[in-house]
Amino acid sequence: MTYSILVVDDEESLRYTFRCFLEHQGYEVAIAANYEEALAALPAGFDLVFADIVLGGWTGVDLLREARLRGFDVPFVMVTGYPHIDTASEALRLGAYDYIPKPVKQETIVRVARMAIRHHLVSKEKDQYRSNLEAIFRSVKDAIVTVDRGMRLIACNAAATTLCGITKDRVEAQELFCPEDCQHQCLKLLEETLVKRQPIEGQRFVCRRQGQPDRIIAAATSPLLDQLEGFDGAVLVARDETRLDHLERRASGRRSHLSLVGGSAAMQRLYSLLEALSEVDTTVLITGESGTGKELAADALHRGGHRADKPFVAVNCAALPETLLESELFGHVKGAFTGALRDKEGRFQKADGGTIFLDEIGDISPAMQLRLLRVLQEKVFERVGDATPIRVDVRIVAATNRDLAQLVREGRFREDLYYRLKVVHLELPALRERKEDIPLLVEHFLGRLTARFERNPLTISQEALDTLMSHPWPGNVRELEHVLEHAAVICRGHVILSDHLPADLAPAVPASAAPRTVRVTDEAALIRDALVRAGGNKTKAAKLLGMSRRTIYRKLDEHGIFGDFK
Ligand SMILES: Nc1ncnc2c1ncn2[C@@H]1O[C@H](COP(=O)(O)OP(=O)(O)OP(=O)(O)O)[C@@H](O)[C@H]1O
Repeated sequence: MTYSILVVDDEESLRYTFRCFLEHQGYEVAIAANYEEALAALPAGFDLVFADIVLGGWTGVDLLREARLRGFDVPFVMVTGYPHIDTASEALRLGAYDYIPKPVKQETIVRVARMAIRHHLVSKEKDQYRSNLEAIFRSVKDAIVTVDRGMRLIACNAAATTLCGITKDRVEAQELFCPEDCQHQCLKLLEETLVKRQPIEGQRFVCRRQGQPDRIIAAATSPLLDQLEGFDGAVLVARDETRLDHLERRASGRRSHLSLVGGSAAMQRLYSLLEALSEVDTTVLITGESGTGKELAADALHRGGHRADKPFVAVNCAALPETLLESELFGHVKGAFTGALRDKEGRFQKADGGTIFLDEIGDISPAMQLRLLRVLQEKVFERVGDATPIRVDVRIVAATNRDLAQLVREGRFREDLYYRLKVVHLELPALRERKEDIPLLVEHFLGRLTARFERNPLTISQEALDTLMSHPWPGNVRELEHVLEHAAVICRGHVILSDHLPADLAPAVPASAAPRTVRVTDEAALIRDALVRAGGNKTKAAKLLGMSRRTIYRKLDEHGIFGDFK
């Protein structure tokens, strides 16, 4: 390939010398006698410019500056006499490749021309390579974050902003990579890589960032190597595998659905129903004992459907007195009552476009029942102290641990509202009815506790697990969660033992000692106890046990429990 060179000099003899030496080496040479001619020639495109520092009223540095301003990316070599050596070094600062002193020598001209052209080609190639890399960095869907040896952010791509919430200004400020609101798994991987200077291959974990849905993340880290200094930091590549995880679990009998954990048949049925109901706007009534996960189920309905990116607003209807509940739900205008100092938006308005979860619906007053009925029928309400109707698009999910049908029979709950609410009814199973889920729930909660207390992974001994398996769990999953938290606080090592469990949990009989007998005996004892507490009334006992009437009759039969029970 032939390279072309522009020689700019106001001395004809020098122009001639350059031309001879360079043409002899196979370069194409163009000549300019002054600043203006040089500027006029530049658009033809050259691989190198030799410019004299002194060019009539102008200088070679002026030419370089103007060439850069006009966007000509061509290397410059300045030619200078001794008195102008300072100007030459200024030219270097402006980006000139080199300068050669007068009188010029053939071998210097030829050597500098060859090196300047080669250097320019290599750096262009590097720029191209870098911009390709940057384009890839920007466009990949995986989050990429680099940190220096002190864990300060060096760079991140757009996907990292979305996935990890790392903003550009944090990178510019070289902040520490410390996502306070997630559970630090990424942080740990990076720290390990910085310490061991070894890559860590794909780890999967749940990422919990405040105000964000939980995500399943697959992450890997590698040391960053700098050619000059060697080890220079670490890079994290993280991928959102929530959907993949979801599909995998679905294909293999699911162990969880969004925040709900459990692989039992009852939970599989629940997951399928939740998925089917997520896509429609039907009002859903969720019942089940306290702590069975009614709020999590409502949340799953919301997050699994098209309203997921809109608000999910939960209201505990039993927590507020009637007047406050009314203004909380529907809002009020300034002066509507003493203390109403300004207008207030109600929860229904806050939930517009999303879902409102009305917990403990069985506890609301008759007046509130009537108002709610109207919202359900017409999707319209008025703020307290204002007659203007407000229309909202809100999906209503209600929950109760009370027997609403019984309340209707007793005249304490409006029948029309009951039927409006229970367009679809989801009954959450009590934990004692799905004890096979206990090991999975234990694993889930221990994982969360490990992350929360930032300690090494906790496990549980078989004996302690047996104890948990034989407990009747009147407080359901919430009780199990609290028991494990208690145990995690007391346990100093990595393994939770029976001794770490609260004293009021039933002592276990080792699983190896005829587990069937253990389970059956436990259940029979439980039923007898409930019957005694219910004064022999089977319906009441069934209620105490969280069983249906049909179930208790079947179980009485199975265990051969007869006697003076109604
Ligand atoms: N299937 C589950 N998987 C994981 N955690 C669960 C599950 N069910 C319940 N929990 C946990 O148990 C606790 C109680 O759950 P939640 O508040 O949803 O129950 P609830 O039925 O609405 O209770 P309440 O009737 O007392 O309001 C929460 O901390 C929740 O995270």
